[in-house]
Amino acid sequence: MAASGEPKKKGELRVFESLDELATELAEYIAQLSEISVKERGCFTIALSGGSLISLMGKLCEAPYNKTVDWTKWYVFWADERAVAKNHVDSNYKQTKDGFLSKVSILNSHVYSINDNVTVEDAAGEYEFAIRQLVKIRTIGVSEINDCPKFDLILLDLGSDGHVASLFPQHPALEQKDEWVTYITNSPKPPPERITFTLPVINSASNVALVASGEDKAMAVHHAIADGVDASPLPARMVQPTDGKLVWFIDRPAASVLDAGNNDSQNVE
Ligand SMILES: O=C(O)[C@H](O)[C@@H](O)[C@H](O)[C@H](O)COP(=O)(O)O
Repeated sequence: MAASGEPKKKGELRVFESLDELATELAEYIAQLSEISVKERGCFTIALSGGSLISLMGKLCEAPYNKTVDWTKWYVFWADERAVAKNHVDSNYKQTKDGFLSKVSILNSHVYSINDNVTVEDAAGEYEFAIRQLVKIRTIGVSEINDCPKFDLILLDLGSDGHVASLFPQHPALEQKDEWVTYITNSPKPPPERITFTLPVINSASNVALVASGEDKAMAVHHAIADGVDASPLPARMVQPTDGKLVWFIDRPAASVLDAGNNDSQNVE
């Protein structure tokens, strides 16, 4: 994690002229990572978020990916979830099921949704326990640096206040270093109760993709990426994979403040 004043590893920036182009490239990127992981490890572990992300993943349900991706090797998790019933309109699981899972042939037993029948605290504990079991048998890889789970891909969607997953600016959950999965009860974005991966888990992934679309994300993109910004507590800026690769998928409106500041918005490492 870059402290204030330290150079920030920006990751690779991919800026697209249209949302359609962004969605096409995102699908290609996910499909390629899936192929590599299945070849190397025999499976692909992916953690999703809520927001506009799932609709942007729609292209994966279409040709050629619906036929070429080895869906039976996918293991699906959530980097964050709202503590509501699974059939509630606010549920990230429901959104993912309706918009993605119901359209591809991922095995039900490989879909790790969050228990909606217990308190948010217990749900977070159970989710971490389930991940620990999968790390033990190496379905999920393990970071050699800190023993954290090493997901093949964590997909995050940027909030307009700079939050990622359910890690919000100035929230104590940002400081959580001991747990892999934590919970909050006072989310500034409704609903208030949520569970979320902690930063050490996000930063231990092999690949992290951060997606930002729309003009309302432009300032957050700027604060997350631009040089000379003293915004290190901004959650998105704290996404700095230690031994993995970060790629930003940004549409032109979301890149507008970055562009205006003359930051190089083309493939910056
Ligand atoms: O459960 C959630 O609320 C999400 O995981 C959250 O992190 C979301 O991805 C961002 O808030 C962006 O959401 P929008 O794309 O809807 O702005």
